[in-house]
Amino acid sequence: MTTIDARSIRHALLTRNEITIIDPRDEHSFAQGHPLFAAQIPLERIAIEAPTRLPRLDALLVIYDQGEGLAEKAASVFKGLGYSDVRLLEGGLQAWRDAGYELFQDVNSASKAFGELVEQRRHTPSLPAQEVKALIDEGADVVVLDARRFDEYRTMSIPTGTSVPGAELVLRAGALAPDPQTTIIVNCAGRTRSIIGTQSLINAGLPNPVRALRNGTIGWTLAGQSLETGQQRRAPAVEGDAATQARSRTHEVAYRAGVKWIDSTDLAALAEEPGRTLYRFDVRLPEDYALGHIPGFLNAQGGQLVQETDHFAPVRGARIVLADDLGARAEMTASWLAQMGWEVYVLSPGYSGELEQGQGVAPPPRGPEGRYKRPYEGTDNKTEAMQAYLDWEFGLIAQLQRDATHGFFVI
Ligand SMILES: O=S(=O)([O-])[S-]
Repeated sequence: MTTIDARSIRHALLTRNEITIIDPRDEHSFAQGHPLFAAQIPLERIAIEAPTRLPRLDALLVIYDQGEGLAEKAASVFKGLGYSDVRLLEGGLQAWRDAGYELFQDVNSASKAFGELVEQRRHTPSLPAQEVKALIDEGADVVVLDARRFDEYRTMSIPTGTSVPGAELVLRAGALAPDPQTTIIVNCAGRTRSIIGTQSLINAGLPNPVRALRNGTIGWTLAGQSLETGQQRRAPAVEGDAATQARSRTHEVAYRAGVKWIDSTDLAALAEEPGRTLYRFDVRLPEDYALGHIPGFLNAQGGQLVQETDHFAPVRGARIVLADDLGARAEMTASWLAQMGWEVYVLSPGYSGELEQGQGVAPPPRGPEGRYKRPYEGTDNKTEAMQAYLDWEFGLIAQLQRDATHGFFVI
């Protein structure tokens, strides 16, 4: 089996050449330590997930394990599927460590580290859980917007909160806080999505005061405050003038981040280009996607695409094209991906071809086997696990600096 050494992998990351680093162990093992841009695809899921996550058969795939013998097996599966440039990391994960390179814990580490960098560079304003509770209790002029997926919000949420998944915030916040005096508080489970959501509204120039709920539902729980469960409040859909106004705000932000706009002809040309991976994502909510989407575009709601970029786009250095009939969601999502070092395009609204209906070709969800138990999910987490998770997040900025392959910038 062909091999590649740790230094050459690092070189590809630094020079932005396409490379995919695959960890075929289970998610729990992956979460104990992995290179920043590694993507976890467990051995038994390769055949199911590879066609959507790794669309180019001649892309360079590097596989490693920790001596369990999984990497060789995974390489054979990829070869059997038709992937032609499959290599093993010489010496496995230990060689990465021995070279003095960083290992990151948890999952979606690159996105979470990026969120920390955004907060540090932009001084994203936040309020502690006790202060937010006091504001709610005294009936102050505040709205709480939950930037997570709707199913996460339904599981547990901040009292009075309304579900507005991340990429919908700029579009829909105005409908929930039409008075510019109203303070908007953005929450998630921990830190990343509230930082990105808060900073999205600030970057877009919303006139309201905007604050993140510091440390999300974890911070709320650690403060001894109770969460609601089973809530169904969703922000209303937005169209017409409000959508146009949102787009004028996001267009400027995306431009500043270096996003490019293309039409269908440009898109066809990009898709034809040999030797480059092209991801196409429709960033709207799953229910909007199902009603009609452009053929070839997979659904990745924008907030989650920024949050779980390693899942949706494991090929580091690939190109990404985003679609959204109203534009604002794609542009805000693209602005973040560009800052995370991706070559990202927005398909200009106005597509006039046939649309497809349904959920597209997404792989069926994974089962519970080998799953890493996230300390920010569900209602049964231990205090120490939640605090340890927050402490880990605070350390990510120093890790990014030591690793130095990220190529992130913050506008
Ligand atoms: O974005 S998050 O902190 O809820 S994982």
